[in-house]
Amino acid sequence: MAPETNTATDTMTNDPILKVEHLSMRFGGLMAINDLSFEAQRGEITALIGPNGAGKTTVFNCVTGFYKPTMGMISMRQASGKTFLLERMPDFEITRDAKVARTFQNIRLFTGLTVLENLLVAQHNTLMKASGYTILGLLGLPAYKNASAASIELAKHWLEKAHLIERADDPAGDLPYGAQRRLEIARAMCTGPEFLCLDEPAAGLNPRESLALNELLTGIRRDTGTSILLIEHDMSVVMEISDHVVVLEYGQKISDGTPDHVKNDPKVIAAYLGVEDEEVEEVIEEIEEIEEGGKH
Ligand SMILES: Nc1ncnc2c1ncn2[C@@H]1O[C@H](COP(=O)(O)OP(=O)(O)OP(=O)(O)O)[C@@H](O)[C@H]1O
Repeated sequence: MAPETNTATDTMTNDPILKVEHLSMRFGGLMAINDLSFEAQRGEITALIGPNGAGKTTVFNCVTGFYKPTMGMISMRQASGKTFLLERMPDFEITRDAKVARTFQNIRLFTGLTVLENLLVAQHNTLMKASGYTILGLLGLPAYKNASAASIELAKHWLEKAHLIERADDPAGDLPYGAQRRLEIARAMCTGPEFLCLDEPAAGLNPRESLALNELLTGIRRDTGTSILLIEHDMSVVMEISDHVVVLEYGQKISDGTPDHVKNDPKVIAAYLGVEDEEVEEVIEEIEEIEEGGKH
């Protein structure tokens, strides 16, 4: 049985794994993120939503070290208490030391490698460390053999969780789209992350694939306690699995709370409908009238 990454935590306690404080990101004349603050709690699924161009990917890129913010602080506190100031770290250190794993909007698998090989490549660092970085180590050290066996066990564990074990020896590029998305998440889990960042994991999935994704993510939360931050357009995924939702519009936070809270927040409805706040009630009444009319 492969080791679980973290201990599940009580989601009722105030124990943020990520704190974003007064984050701003400017691209030339454009303020893509403007004085944004929010927290993601340990062991929870936090969703970042908002209309196109609201700044979601930019926040993600700041958290994962792909962009250096113009201003602000992004701190991550591991379960051990060790704290990292992510805005000061290069992306590879954020992955390696802070244990933040991410997936991208566009799937980035090694399509020519098998499904299993994709998960073994993800554990390359652990294996190389065990080899002592020598050819002799690769060939003979017991530490390497043990690490190699453990890597295969961990890969098999996540293939089972992602319902991909039957496809282990197939090229990753042959998998259907939804299965490739789950493979990316399984690969990220093989690195033993404390914080998993998913960029639109449900993009392009059919309803059956979305359901399989929901099951995989809620299983990760339940069984490993890994905290998850996701950007998502698919509201059925966001509302179904998130504990906490942060809504952005034009680089600023307009709502923050439970899925039920943000779903009924007039500011959020206005942002998605593209109307002014004060017009929301009017528009909702119009929609209700149209729906009523449709029933007769
Ligand atoms: N590297 C960049 N250079 C210049 N402008 C950028 C850059 N990255 C993002 N932007 C701009 O910043 C704003 C926020 O973009 P971002 O991609 O973060 O939004 P988003 O909410 O993720 O949008 P979508 O839902 O369409 O993916 C947009 O106006 C975008 O054009």
